[in-house]
Amino acid sequence: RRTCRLPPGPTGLPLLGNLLQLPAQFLHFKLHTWSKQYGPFYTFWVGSQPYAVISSVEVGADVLDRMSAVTSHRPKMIKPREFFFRGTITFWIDRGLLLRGHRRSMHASLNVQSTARFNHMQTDDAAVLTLGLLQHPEKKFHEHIHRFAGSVVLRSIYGGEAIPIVGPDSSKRIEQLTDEAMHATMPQHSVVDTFPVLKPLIERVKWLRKEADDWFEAMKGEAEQLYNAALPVDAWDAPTIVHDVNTNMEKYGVSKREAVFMAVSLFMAGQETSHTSLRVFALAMLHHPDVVRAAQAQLDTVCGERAPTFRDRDRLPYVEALVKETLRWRPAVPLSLPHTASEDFEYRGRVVRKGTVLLDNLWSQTRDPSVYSDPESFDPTRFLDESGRLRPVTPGSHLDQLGFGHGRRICPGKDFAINSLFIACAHMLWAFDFQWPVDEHGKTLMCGVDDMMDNALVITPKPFEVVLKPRFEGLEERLRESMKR
Ligand code: HEM
Repeated sequence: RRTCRLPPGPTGLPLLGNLLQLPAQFLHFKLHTWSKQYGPFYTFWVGSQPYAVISSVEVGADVLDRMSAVTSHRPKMIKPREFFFRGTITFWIDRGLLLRGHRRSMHASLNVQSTARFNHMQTDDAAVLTLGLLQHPEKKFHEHIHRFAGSVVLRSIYGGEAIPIVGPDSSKRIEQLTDEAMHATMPQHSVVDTFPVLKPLIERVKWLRKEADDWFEAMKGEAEQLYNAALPVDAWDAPTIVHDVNTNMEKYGVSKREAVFMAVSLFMAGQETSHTSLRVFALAMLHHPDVVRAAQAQLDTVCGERAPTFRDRDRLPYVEALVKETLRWRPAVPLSLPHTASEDFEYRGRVVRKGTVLLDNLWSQTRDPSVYSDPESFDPTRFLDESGRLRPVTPGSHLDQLGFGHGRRICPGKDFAINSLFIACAHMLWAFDFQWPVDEHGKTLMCGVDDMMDNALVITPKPFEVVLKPRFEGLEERLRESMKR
């Protein structure tokens, strides 16, 4: 009776459910294939745990936006929740007072108006990125964009100078720890979530908890160190996120300890996602020279031989649309982060039980044919009208930002991330022509549009090289000039 009221889905085995049908990697592809058979809202089971998969824009908006009061918890998984994150890291906290405190502090600094205070810093870092690409060809392309992605997020939270492309990187340790936690807490690496009866034993035996205990202590130490060394403002007098939360703790309802973890959560969530989106951008540019030419034509008209700035943004709708298309074409987190129903709810005549994991399949939604025509093609003009202006987005919908999830858990860093991508992409397109490298036998070394790596939640194009040809004489001087503004 319980199962028949859930939306129908693939048949599984007794006890195991659909476990053996699930691939260890690229789960979003399998779920996308099932959605073609079972529709935009279906259920599968892993043991006794139901998962409801949301595969169309309409169901996403209905279930995760409109019903977000009951669809915004995170899964009850034991290993991440109780052994690793322990109620500290934003993305694994259930909806409630603590999450409200985290999200209030984040929203205050990162809402669309407030995040504009970081535009100078982001422009400066985009110039550092472009200079680095010019001066350090010995470094791989992905090292440059990875540096940029971490540097802007780190500077907005804690202040300080741009992370150098050669030299010490104060974010390295926290990045390693994020990577470790993401891999260790995936369901396939969690024995305790497969056999929950083991939990009391793990709690009692220290060496069984060692990996998680060591991780937590290291992460706490790093987070505190970064927080305590944070500067009040950046080089353009914009208050850092830590400064803002320090001065408004009471208003946001967070303690110092919570603020320390809130701040580090931003870095953990913001770096790899932004880096991946920049990789997707470069991959798309290498496969679509026509798009590069259209963007450069607009940049040349608006900026000429000086580097782009945020003041040019209104006159660069094609570049803006190109960023939106990058986020749609290959969403960095194609299954988003899992939501969970905190109460039973009814939808389209079906009952979804409290505790059901809700998988927000952004991969399927960003190729929903009722919204995006010819979804596999990379086409920035889908976001533009006939006169080349950005199409207005229906209020309340976020069809141009689907890659950032839904409802009360929607990515709090989305406007900051879009700004970072806009200024970095505008700089690279303005400064360089993009080409594939050629090996000593004259063979072009390409990366296919589907050559991806599964990095736990984030799906990234495999590393590839790019040959960047400067488009102007004296590019270096022009960039240095732009950094003085
Ligand atoms: C292109 C870059 C980015 C993408 C594609 C992205 C995507 C996402 C997605 C899909 C989620 C899950 C939303 C949900 O559960 O419905 C999320 C959550 C989150 N993101 Fe982002 N993000 C990006 C950049 C950033 C940046 C730069 C920051 C910080 C400055 C950030 C901070 C967060 C945080 C803290 C959460 C957890 C929110 C919560 O659990 O309530 N993200 N992001």
